[in-house]
Amino acid sequence: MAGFATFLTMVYIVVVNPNIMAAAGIDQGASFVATCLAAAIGSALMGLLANYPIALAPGMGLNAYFAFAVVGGMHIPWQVALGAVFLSGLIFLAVSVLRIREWLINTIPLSLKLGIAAGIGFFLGIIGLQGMGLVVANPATMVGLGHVAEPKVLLSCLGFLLIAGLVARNVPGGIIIGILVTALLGIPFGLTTFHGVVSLPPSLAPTFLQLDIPGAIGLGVAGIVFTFFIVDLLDNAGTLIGTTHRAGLMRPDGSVPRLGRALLADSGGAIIGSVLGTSTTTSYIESAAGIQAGGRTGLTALTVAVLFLLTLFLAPLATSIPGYATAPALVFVACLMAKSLRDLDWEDLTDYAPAIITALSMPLTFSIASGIGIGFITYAVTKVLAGKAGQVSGAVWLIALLSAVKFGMGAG
Ligand SMILES: Nc1nc2[nH]cnc2c(=O)[nH]1
Repeated sequence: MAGFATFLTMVYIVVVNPNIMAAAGIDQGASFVATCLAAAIGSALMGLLANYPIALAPGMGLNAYFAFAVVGGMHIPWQVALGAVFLSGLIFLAVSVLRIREWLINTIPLSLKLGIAAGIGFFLGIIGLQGMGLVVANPATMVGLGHVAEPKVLLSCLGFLLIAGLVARNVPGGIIIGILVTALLGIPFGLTTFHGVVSLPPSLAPTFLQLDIPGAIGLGVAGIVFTFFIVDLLDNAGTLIGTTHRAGLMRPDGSVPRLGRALLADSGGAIIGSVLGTSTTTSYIESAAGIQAGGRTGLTALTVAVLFLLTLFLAPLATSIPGYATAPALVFVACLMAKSLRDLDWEDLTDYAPAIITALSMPLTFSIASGIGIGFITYAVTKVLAGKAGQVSGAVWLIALLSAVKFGMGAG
C-alpha cells in the first residue's frame, strides 16, 4: 500500500520525462521505456541494497538541464550528454565507496544547498511557464507575458490549478490526474492526439547503449559532468536525510544509517539510467508519500519497482500526452522545490544573499552550472568582505575558483 502511494505521486515522470527528452531529439517511445526501467531498477537497488522505502526515477531538474541547457543551449549531442551522466555516476560511485562522501556533503554550506535546490526549482519553473505559453521571449525585456487567451495557454493554467487543488487536498496521484485531465480537455481543440492506452512496450534500441563516453571525456564537457555529479550528490543526500528523518530511521545523532549503501543505489541508478538512455536517475522526494502511508523498509521501494515495470505496457497513453499538459507539472514541482528557501537563515545576509543569487541565476542564465558557479563565488567573496573568511570551507573555495576560471575563459 505504501509503495502504491509513492508510485502514484511519482508516476507523472513517465509522461513528463519522455516529453523533456524529446526536446533533446531523443525518441519518445525509447525514452518512455528507459524512464520506466531506470525507475524500476533504481528503486529495486535501493530496496535490496539499503532496505530503505525510497524510490528512484530520472530526476526533474537535471532532465531539464540535460535537454534544454546542455543539448539545446550548448549544442552537445545527446549521446555525449548521456556519456556525461554516466561519468558523473561513476564519480558518484567512487565517492559513495570512499569516505570522502561525508566530507563533500558536510563541507558545502547549508545556505548554498538550499539555494541550489530552490534554483533548480526556478529553472524548472521558467521551462514550465514557457511550455504553458504563459512566458514568451521579448526582444526588449527578454521575457514577457504570452497569449493568455489561447486555448492551449488557458488549458495549461487550468491544469496547474487542478494539480495544486488536488495536491492541497492530499489526493493521491494529484499530479498525474491533473496532467491526464488537461490532456483530455485538449482533444476537442485538436491539441491532443489519442494513441490508445495499452500495448507492448516500444523498442529501447534508439537509446540503449547510445551513450558516447569518449566524447564526454573531452575537457569541454568537464563542467557538465561536474554539475551532474554535484547536483546528484547533494540532491540524493538531501532526499535521504529528509526521508529517513520523516520515517524515524535516523540515528539519534542525526546521521543516516547505511548511507554508503543508499548512495551506492543512487549512483548505480544514475549509471544504469544513462546506459538505458535517460538523464540522471535519483532518489525521489515523493517517497515521503509512502513513508506517510507507513512504508519503513525496502519492500516499499520494491513495490514501486514492480509497478514501474507494469507501467511499461501503458506507452500509448503516456506518449499521447502533449507538452502543454505536462508543463503545469513542471511549474508545480518548481513550487515544491522553492520551499527550501524557508530554511535559510534570514538574519544573516552573508548566508541568504549568496543563496538567493544562486537560485535567481539558474533560470536567468538558463544553467544550473552557472547558478552554482555564481553562487559559490558570491558566497566566498561576501564572507571575506564581511570579515567571516573563516566560514568558507576548502571545497567552497575550490568550486568558486574553478567557476571563476571557467567564466574568465568565457565559458557559460
Ligand atoms: N529529490 C528529488 N525528488 C524529485 N522528484 C522529482 N524530481 C526529483 C529530483 O530531481 N530530486
